[in-house]
Amino acid sequence: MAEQALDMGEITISDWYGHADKMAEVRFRTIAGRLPSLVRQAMKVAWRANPRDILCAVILNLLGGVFTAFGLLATTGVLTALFTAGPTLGRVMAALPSLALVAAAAAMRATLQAGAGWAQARLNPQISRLTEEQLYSLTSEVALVAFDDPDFHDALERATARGMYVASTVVTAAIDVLTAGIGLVAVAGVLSMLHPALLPLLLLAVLPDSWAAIRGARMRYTTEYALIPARRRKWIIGKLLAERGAAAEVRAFTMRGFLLRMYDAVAAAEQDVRLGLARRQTITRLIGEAIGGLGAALVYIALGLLLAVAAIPLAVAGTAVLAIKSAQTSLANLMYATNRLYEEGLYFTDFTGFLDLCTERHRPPSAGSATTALAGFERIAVDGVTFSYPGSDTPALSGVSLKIDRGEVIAFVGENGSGKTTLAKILSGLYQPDSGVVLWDDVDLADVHPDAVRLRTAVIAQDHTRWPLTARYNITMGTDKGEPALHAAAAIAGADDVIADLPHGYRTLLDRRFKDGHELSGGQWQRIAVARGFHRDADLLICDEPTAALDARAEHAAFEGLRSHADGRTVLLITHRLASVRYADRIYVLDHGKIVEQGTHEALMAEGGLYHELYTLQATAYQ
Ligand SMILES: Nc1ncnc2c1ncn2[C@@H]1O[C@H](COP(=O)(O)OP(=O)(O)OP(=O)(O)O)[C@@H](O)[C@H]1O
Repeated sequence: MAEQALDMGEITISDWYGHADKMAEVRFRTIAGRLPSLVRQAMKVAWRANPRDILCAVILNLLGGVFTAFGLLATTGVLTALFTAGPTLGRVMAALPSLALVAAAAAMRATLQAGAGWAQARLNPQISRLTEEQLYSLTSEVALVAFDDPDFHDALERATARGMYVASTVVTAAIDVLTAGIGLVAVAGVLSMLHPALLPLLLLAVLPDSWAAIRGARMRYTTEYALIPARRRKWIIGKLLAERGAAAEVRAFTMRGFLLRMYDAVAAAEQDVRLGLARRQTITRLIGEAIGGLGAALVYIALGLLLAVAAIPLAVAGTAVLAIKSAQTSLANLMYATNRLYEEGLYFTDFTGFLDLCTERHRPPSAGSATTALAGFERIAVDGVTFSYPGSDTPALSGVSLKIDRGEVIAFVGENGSGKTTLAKILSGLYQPDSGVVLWDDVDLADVHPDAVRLRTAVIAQDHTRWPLTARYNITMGTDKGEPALHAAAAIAGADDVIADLPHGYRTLLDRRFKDGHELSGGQWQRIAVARGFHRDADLLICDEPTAALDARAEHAAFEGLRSHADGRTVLLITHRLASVRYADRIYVLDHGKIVEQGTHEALMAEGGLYHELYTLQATAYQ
């Protein structure tokens, strides 16, 4: 059978290179220009994590640099004493004081560097904790609509895949840049005291290497950046192949071969891109090292010439060789650390960029304000609400207006995709409308913290989460209103029967992936979700298809529960089972994002419109 071409949706190889071209425009000057800001950012993070440790690391490294210079100068003393005329013993004795200074400087430097290393090592876990918590605090706060935005997912992937974890590496690299820079300044000072011509030659020896290193880093980053959509796709397919949720359908629909082929198509393309990267990096490194070797030869030829024309004495030339070695090490360290700082810094800016994206673009409008309590309502009024999902041309809701009075049972009905769930999410403060207002009495919800609305609203969602927690937490959601409230909510929803059959009752963990974990059926999960809605003290209870998975008896009980235990709560019911909405105080019929009919069951039946048509269709099915 001919292999069918794979439709990979939005993923094409040229997409990957599209990003690469953009990123390849980054020049060396850009990198050098960004370093100060990167060092500043790293220091800020470190300071927030622990000011004492970062101060220790910087100061001890600074002092280490001072002792490097001191040691080199003392070395000149040793060499001068050794190279003077006279008996060997006398020369050695004369060199001893300088030698003692060299030893003392080396010991001091080693001690200071060990202290600095300790401070740096202490910083790492503190920074990791700080950044991880900062990220998750924001991802759980951003407007829900962000999760419908592919750009947000890309940025989130970049931030979590690597960005979040490099913060401590960036700080270490920034400290290393400072340390190597200080060491270099110390040695360069000594070197220029010996002869001014040595310094530029030294740069010549090391700069080509660093050019290669920085270019290589940039290549790696651009490639990684470009591969993100593909990696995400691979990750998603990988999850389908390896996770419990899809395991049954993967087998039932014999999808294994298809999914593996799809995985392989992405993985093979990714592999090609990476192999190309490895080749280009090797070539760049080779060129850098070849030019660097030439530079090093020039340095030593120049030193030989200076000696030959007696421009410097032998002792100074000896110190110069040591100083050049030391400077070379420092410069190499500086380049390495700069390179790391730049490369990891790019990932780190992914992280900081994501934090900015969260706070600037996706922060709910009133998120900064304090969560002032929102009193209940006598009437909710929705006026001219329009809403589109990110990247969608057709609005999911357009010009929707309605009212809900306290204590009413309101129903939204309409065909699939007509906008019922979207409207419910706007009413519960999960989405903010693009235009139009939602008023709780006189309070515009746009002016209050979204949490204030959510605290007064309970949602039994159509796609409720099966929390991998105990049965108790699946109902209380971490709140503690006492046993009677828990049992009452479970009883209304019929979840008490489900829980009574569990091996550890309310303490049973509802996740089969863990030892002693237990799985529920779809309908049993739904009863738990209904109980969760009842358990919350809410003025507005939104039930989005609360009974879709319930058996007839449980459905009847749930609606009875809804009616008799509403306790003054306002209930918003979304359901396709029209028999259940007959008793609603008012029914809104949605079609293509608009309210097309409204009224009681009797009024709508008399109207003979869409509701009448849908109801009659269902009713005839039972005749
Ligand atoms: N997360 C989303 N991102 C983009 N578009 C969405 C999203 N969720 C829903 N839509 C679109 O918005 C429109 C309204 O969807 P909504 O879920 O509100 O309909 P619904 O009336 O609740 O449908 P159903 O009866 O199937 O539950 C649909 O056209 C749907 O394709």
